[in-house]
Amino acid sequence: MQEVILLYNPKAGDTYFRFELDEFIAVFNTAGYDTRIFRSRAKGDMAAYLLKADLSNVAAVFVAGGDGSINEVVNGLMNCKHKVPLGVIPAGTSNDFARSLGFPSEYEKCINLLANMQMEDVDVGCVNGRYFINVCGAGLFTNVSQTVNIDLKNLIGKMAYYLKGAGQLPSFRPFKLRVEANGEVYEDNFILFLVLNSGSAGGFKLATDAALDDGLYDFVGIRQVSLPEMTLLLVRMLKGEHLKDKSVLHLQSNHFLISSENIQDDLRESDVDGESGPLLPLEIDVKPKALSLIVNRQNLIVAE
Ligand SMILES: Nc1ncnc2c1ncn2[C@@H]1O[C@H](COP(=O)(O)OP(=O)(O)OP(=O)(O)O)[C@@H](O)[C@H]1O
Repeated sequence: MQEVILLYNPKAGDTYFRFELDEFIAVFNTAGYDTRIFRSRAKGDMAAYLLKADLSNVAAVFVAGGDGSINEVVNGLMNCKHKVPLGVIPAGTSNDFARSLGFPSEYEKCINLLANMQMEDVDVGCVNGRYFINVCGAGLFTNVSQTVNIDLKNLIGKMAYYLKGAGQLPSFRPFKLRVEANGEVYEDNFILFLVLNSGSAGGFKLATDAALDDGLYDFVGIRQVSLPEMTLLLVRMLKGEHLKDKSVLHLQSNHFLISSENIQDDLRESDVDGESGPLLPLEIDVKPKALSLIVNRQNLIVAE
């Protein structure tokens, strides 16, 4: 019998996924697989487990957690010699990436859809040598998920992110950014930027025409704007029309060089899939279709 591996982060989201382990084993057993389970004890455990595990008889690896856990497992899998497909169960707080795949948040439905084992090859980003699957960015609000207290997040969920984000506003200063992509150089004052695969971050669909398998990532940068301009931008964002706004720089490329001379020290560290990432300057490459992902084909956003 082939095996599947289930890695779960017991501290992710509301921590309730642990009550679904029996359901997962039963569904995959019916589908013809034995399940190997790994419970992480600390950050880094899941990637370390994958690097040591025998994956020769493994049909797929599943991770139950949020974007940070997915990032860890993507890095583990990208560094393994066996190419094994990945499935994600949205058991985190924000679940930006899992939601972009169209899986339902009810665990039972999600597990049953995953057991269909429908697969697509998707792009993976690499920033200064570290892989990311959904988003890399810096500036206002971008490091909120990594700096929030884990117990507060477990207790009040996404509200903890909003509170932390509001706390950044008083001391925030816009910064000059230099972006090189597609042979062009762009320089201006920004408040934040994100480089996206699925197009979604923080619960917003920011890059409306992004696809997971087009070999391109979307750069979305928000320029320094006045408060009234910001209000207009938020309205356009809710309507999905913000990419045409003059306060937004939108680029698509497979390679970006991003630097800033005057970004404040506490924002110089990038955020990578909700975790702390490398310091600016950043060199971002897209590895086209480098990972096989288990998808819900009806809801998947892929290139035409
Ligand atoms: N057993 C553990 N105890 C504490 N932290 C862990 C454990 N296992 C993994 N981690 C780390 O917990 C952090 C947060 O996990 P994760 O991002 O999966 O959940 P989340 O923050 O609730 O969800 P989201 O990122 O979608 O908002 C990650 O850095 C992950 O590596």
